[in-house]
Amino acid sequence: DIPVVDFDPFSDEFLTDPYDYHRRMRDAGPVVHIPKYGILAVARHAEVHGVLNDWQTFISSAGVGLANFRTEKPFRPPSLILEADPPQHTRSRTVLGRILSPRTVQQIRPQFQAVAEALIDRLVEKGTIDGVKELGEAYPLKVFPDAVGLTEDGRENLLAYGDMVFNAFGPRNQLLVNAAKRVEPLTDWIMSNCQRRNLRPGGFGDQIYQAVETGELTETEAPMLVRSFLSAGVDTTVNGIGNALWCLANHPDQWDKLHANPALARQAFEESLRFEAAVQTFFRTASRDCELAGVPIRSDTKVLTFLASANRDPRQWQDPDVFDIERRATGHMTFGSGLHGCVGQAVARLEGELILSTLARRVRRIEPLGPPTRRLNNTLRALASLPLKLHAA
Ligand code: HEM
Ligand SMILES: CC(C)Cc1ccc(C(=O)O)cc1
Repeated sequence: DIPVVDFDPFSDEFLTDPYDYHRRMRDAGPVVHIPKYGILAVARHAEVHGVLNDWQTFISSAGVGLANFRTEKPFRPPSLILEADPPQHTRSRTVLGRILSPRTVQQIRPQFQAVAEALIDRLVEKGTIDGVKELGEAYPLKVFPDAVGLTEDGRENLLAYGDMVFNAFGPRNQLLVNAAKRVEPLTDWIMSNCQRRNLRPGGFGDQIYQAVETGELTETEAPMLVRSFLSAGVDTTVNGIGNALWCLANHPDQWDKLHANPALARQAFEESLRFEAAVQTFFRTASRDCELAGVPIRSDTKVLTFLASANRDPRQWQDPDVFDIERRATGHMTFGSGLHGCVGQAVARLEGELILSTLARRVRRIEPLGPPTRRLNNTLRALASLPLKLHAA
């Protein structure tokens, strides 16, 4: 019957260095049982892809975390897109998909580029920096809330809020308890910044309210979807960029390739998303008794998908544990896949590409100045600090 794995995927030990645990799960079988939480898990690319692309069997409306919304109160009112199935999901997705479209990305590119150049010019001048605080966090915290239409003050609240949102997909362990305590005094700030009167006319947030005028959304749905932007749009790219810097600092030969050809920036960002996935896991819930890879699954079972493990599955990738910016990394699971695949991925890719291409042109070498410190999170792979020396080109 189903192979059992006896470790805790939300323990500090696992979160600090997950890769050998991933390999053990992949080798144990296509579906494994984690008795610690009474869940099933998939760690191979084929099954992760399969679960995420069968949204009728493996649903999102019971929550995409460990908590089953059918049997327990959600941590916060459920998202109308992430924690929804069709038809509710379809309306939300149509509106957000239009706002975050490739055409929109072309419109915001010059502004995102200008911010990247001004920021990196200052950091090259400075020389010694913290790649997380001064680049990985600073850049998304400037460009994305600007695009959404948020006021300048209090934006650092989005980091604490994101940390809580991503911890809340895991169990109520110490990581979630601490994050929830930090966020308690910020919830009013978050919700008031989802109101139309506090959003710049024409920004991404205001565009959600414009969909109320066209009858696609109701008055009450609009602020909830702005909340989705604030939840998903910052802490994800913060770690996408932070992890990319870490990969390139640790692989100077790959940095040299990028410095010699900044046009590789987009591909280098994609490979870092595969190799060091900012979003490591999340759940689905079986909507009925079903089977996956020949394994029987009872209705209401929580299935944990290990995106970061699928990204290093030797059944899918050649030399998966090699960081190679010339690899075509399409097919990685870091943006998910299928119906709920990341609706913000074009914006995320733009941010990553602009940071890496601007660095590639202005910096000859990124030198690690000592070990990074990790920010443990139930869902995110995140650094708390990354001391670097930027050597000007
Ligand atoms: C490196 C950056 C990012 C990563 C790794 C990432 C990852 C993901 C993943 C894995 C999903 C699928 C969740 C699921 O299937 O349950 C997702 C969905 C989503 N992402 Fe992203 N994301 C990133 C950036 C963004 C940005 C910048 C936004 C902008 C608002 C965003 C907004 C969303 C939303 C609203 C969803 C829900 C889509 C749906 O359920 O249909 N994400 N993201
Ligand atoms: C990786 C995903 C789980 C990121 C994410 C978080 C939150 C929302 C929301 O709608 O609140 C949407 C997407």
